[in-house]
Formats: sequence, C-alpha cells, structure tokens
Amino acid sequence: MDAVVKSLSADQALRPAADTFLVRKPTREEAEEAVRTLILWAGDDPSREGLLETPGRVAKAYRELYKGYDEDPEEILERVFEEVDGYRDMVLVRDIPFYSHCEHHMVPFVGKVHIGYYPNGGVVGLSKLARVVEVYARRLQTQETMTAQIAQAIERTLKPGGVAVLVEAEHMCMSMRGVQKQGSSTMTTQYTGRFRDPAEQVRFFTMVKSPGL
Ligand SMILES: Nc1nc2c(ncn2[C@@H]2O[C@H](COP(=O)(O)OP(=O)(O)OP(=O)(O)O)[C@@H](O)[C@H]2O)c(=O)[nH]1
Ligand SMILES: [Zn+2]
Repeated sequence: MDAVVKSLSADQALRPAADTFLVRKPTREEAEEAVRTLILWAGDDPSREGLLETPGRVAKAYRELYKGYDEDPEEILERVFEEVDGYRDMVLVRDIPFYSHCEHHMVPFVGKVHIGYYPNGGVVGLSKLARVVEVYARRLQTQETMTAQIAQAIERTLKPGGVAVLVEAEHMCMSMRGVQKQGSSTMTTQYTGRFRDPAEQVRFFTMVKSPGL
C-alpha cells in the first residue's frame, strides 16, 4: 500500500503525528533508495565512493531532524508546579533557538522563539517550554503554523491567563535560493487571553527585547 498523507487538523497537530496521518511508513531501505534518486536528480553518481554511505546517513539524520512527529507536547506540559507562593505575573522564556524546515522546500528556517504566559494556579518547568518548541520545529510546517501550534499546545494544557508566542526566523529558501535575499527575517506572533490586550503585547515585546543578562 502507498503512504497516504493527509493534512493535519489543528487537533491532530497536538498529538503525536506519526500514527495519525502516515498510513504506511516507508522502510529504511526505501528511504535510502529515495535519497539515491535525489542524488541522481542533483546530478551526481550515488555509486561513487564518497556518496556510498550518504543515503544511510541522510536516513539517520532525518530521524533526528523530524523527531517531532514522534513526540506529544501535551505529555511534555502535563507536570505543573503549584507551589509558587501566589506568583501570578508573566513568565517569559526568551531566545529559545530552533532549527526547522519549511514545508514548501524542505529547506531550513532558523531562529528564536519567545514564549510568555500568565500562570493560572501553577507553573510549568521552564525547559518544557523549550521542549514544546523542539516538538513543532522538528516537523515540516510554515513559521505561522509553528507559532500557532506552540501557543495552542500551551493554551490547551496549562489553561493560562494568556499566552504570547513570538517567532523570528531567517528562511534559507529565501536566502540561499529563489529570491536570494540574505538577512531578511520574518516575525510571527500569536496571542491568547490577556495578551489580546495591546498593552500586554507591548509589555511582552518590551521584555523580549530588553537588554539581556
Ligand atoms: N507564509 C510562509 N511562506 C513561506 C514559509 N516558508 C517558505 N515560504 C514561502 O513559500 C512560498 C512558496 O512559493 P511557490 O511559488 O509555491 O514556490 P517557489 O516557486 O519555490 O517560490 P520562490 O521561493 O519565490 O522561488 C515562497 O514564497 C516562500 O518564501 C513560511 O514559513 N511561511
Ligand atoms: Zn521554503
């Protein structure tokens, strides 16, 4: 049976994706054969010595680059620490670096994510926010989708007073190919709850861009 790929609904995007949309995962041998085809398409000879082991390396690298399909953001965020002595102000984790691949060209886009939220009865481990970024970055999508999905995952699991996500990235499909405009960056934001208030957005942005440590 051929692999059948359907687009992910917002709901599916919050669950481990591998089982929800891939009817049959190709074997490792099939994946390596596909890499050989792409080497031929690039114009090189997959049987020359330097390229002999490349399909195996690429297949292995793909397991790492796209590991987000096997991970569940809700599981990552489920542990909440309630003992915070009534802390209710914004929690902001900024400058979370990420490497992702755009779904249009499968070429990297690279940048930083900033996440703020207002706790509602408990806080989540800080590293878990960075882990959620990792889950979505290690999938194929657009920057807009990634921004929305990070916000939705936090919104659904923590039910905070509000969540703000700001993503800034450079897209290699715009710099190393195509229109070839190096150095341009793209910013995307998603706000929920209290962050729908423009004054809160200003506060979030000011904190994100304030001088660092
Ligand atoms: N909105 C959005 N667009 C993206 C993202 N990543 C890549 N793109 C754009 O996706 C578009 C795909 O355009 P197409 O005309 O279908 O493909 P193309 O011929 O390769 O386009 P060029 O990149 O202009 O050469 C391009 O404009 C890319 O810049 C993303 O994360 N968000
Ligand atoms: Zn692209």
